[in-house]
Amino acid sequence: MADERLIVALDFHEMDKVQALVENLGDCVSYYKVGMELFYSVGVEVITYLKQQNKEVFLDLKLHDIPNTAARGLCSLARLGVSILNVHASGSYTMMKTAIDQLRQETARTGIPCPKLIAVTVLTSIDQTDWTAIGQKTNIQEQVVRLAKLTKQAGLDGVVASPQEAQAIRQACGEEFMIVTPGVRPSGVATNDQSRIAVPMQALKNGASHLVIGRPITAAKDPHAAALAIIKEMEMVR
Ligand SMILES: O=C(O)c1cc(=O)[nH]c(=O)n1[C@@H]1O[C@H](COP(=O)(O)O)[C@@H](O)[C@H]1O
Repeated sequence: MADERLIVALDFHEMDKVQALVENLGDCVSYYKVGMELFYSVGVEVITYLKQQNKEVFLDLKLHDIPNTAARGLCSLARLGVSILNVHASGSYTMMKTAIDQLRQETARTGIPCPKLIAVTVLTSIDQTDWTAIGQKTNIQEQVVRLAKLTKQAGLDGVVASPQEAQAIRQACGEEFMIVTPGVRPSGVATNDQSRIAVPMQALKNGASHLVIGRPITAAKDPHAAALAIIKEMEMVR
């Protein structure tokens, strides 16, 4: 049966690949993430399809713009009836506050359920070398925790961060805060372009509320078996 803490990233650009994977995974996955590649290729059709299959959807478009533009963009996306939307926390406290306030007002006005809004802290692909090269002086974890606190102050539901920072975020932001961690790799599986990673069990022990996992499942020879093995590991931490 599905573990509602697992979100499978559908990073494809063809609808038939999505359908084949969702059919293959069946009841063992209840939550999917639709990102830029899929949404820019297929559009709203994929959201409609996943909802028809009774799946929850995290629409990951990582908005990063001036407050009004980001907020209005999110209000448009909320009409799709997805469960989670996201922005970049580095877009500022003001952007996040404007976004969540307008999203709540607009969904209350129209009667659409308000999606959870979470903020990306520091991308899990970024390592210390990338971090220094863009002029950052703090260490990555300090910056992640700083952005997580700002996200909470702005009134959002949680953050996206690496499993390596989950424990520090949990301590700083409390039990109710969503901590969604990509950068999860079962032992022995290719890391690809991810840098700050952990195995599923460690991510949960560190305090992650949800794990976003793509290629370890979608690129596996047997995606169903790969998902089941991950779920089995996850079930050891409750
Ligand atoms: O917002 C995200 O979902 C995200 C943030 C982040 O910091 N790192 C990250 O990998 N992601 C997404 O999580 C997914 C990870 O996929 P895999 O690396 O294939 O497991 C991709 O769809 C990324 O776009």
